[in-house]
Amino acid sequence: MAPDISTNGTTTLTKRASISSCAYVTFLAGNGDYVKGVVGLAKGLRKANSKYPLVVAILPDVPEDHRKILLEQGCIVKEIEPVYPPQNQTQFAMAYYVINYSKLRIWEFVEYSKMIYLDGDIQVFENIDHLFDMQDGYFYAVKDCFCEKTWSHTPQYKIGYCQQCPNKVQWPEELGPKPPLYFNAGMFVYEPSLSVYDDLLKTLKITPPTPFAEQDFLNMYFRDIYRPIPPIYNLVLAMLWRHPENIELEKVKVVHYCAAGSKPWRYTGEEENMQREDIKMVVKKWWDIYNDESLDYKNVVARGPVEPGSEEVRLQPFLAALSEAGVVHYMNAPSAA
Ligand SMILES: O=c1ccn([C@@H]2O[C@H](COP(=O)(O)OP(=O)(O)O)[C@@H](O)[C@H]2O)c(=O)[nH]1
Ligand SMILES: OC[C@H]1O[C@H](O[C@@H]2[C@@H](O)[C@H](O)[C@@H](O)[C@H](O)[C@@H]2O)[C@H](O)[C@@H](O)[C@H]1O
Ligand SMILES: [Mn+2]
Repeated sequence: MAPDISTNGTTTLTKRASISSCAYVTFLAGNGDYVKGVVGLAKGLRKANSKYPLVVAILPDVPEDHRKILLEQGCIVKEIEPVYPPQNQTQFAMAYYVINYSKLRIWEFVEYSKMIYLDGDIQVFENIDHLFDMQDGYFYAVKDCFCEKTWSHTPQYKIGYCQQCPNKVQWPEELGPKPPLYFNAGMFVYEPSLSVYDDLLKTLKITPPTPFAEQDFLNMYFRDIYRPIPPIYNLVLAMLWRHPENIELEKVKVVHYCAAGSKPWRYTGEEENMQREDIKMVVKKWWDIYNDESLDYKNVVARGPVEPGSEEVRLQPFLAALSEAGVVHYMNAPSAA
């Protein structure tokens, strides 16, 4: 019998037909300001009434005070060991990308049957819990764009080809087969698995690093089961000026602040494109959530009884703690009566 953990005693959580537990997961490294991104993400998921907890995979170099902040925001903090690519002279697109291979540790979180990975520089403005219901056995993510100069090392950038507009510049046959669909690894839906985890690390050992580090590696590894999902689930900001015809900003649910100068907690407005009205709007939206104290976990829990339907939101941290303690995640099932 599921433990009755509601505070008012009226909600008895019943095990869902299939035992499966879901969670969002992000990654935090270092003692710098990305912790603000993760706090913003935790509060954004709460504001979007997500039913699932946020797990934060942290490297050992995340300081104690940052860990405390994450716990106080209702996150499940899990320390992981770094993962390094094989020694190589590769020039990463950004030098710090070398730490992003540590994201691969999240395949080891098999206490969860399905997870949605979100970069710390992502914000969820509308509920995306329904993505957990997509068919198992695939790797879901949003197609990236090859037009930013961070891609200048690639043949597609050099000829002006982009998968976002494949008919604008046709892929020339003399360059061989068209590149397979390529996703942005800032957001993806996946199923943790120890066998996949072991194979990922084994494969990494024999794979020379490339400029987009673990993103390139994940695209190579999952290319046969990758299924694209619409850009509303991971708006790579450069799409606003590279492919505006593919974006309806008012329908976007998830924003990925990956364009140079767009990290809200570092925003100065000085870099190229950062004075655009849409950029200023999404940066303000991020700050509105970050600064909203009513979204702090301590205030959500303290608020007491909430209207039916968002009960899960208030119970979530308790469910998360149960899940963390190995008790499977229970859902409010419709009453038999
Ligand atoms: O100093 C850092 C750099 C990166 N990250 C994490 O690694 C992810 C990927 O890096 P980033 O988002 O900066 O890459 P981009 O999407 O901008 O290329 C970040 O979102 C964070 O979750 C971090 O925790 N600390
Ligand atoms: O470590 C490699 C990184 O690769 C990706 O970065 C983005 C970013 O660099 C943009 O500036 C580019 O324009 C975009 O295409 C590129 O995908 C992921 O967002 C990030 O999570 C991480 O995997
Ligand atoms: Mn990112």
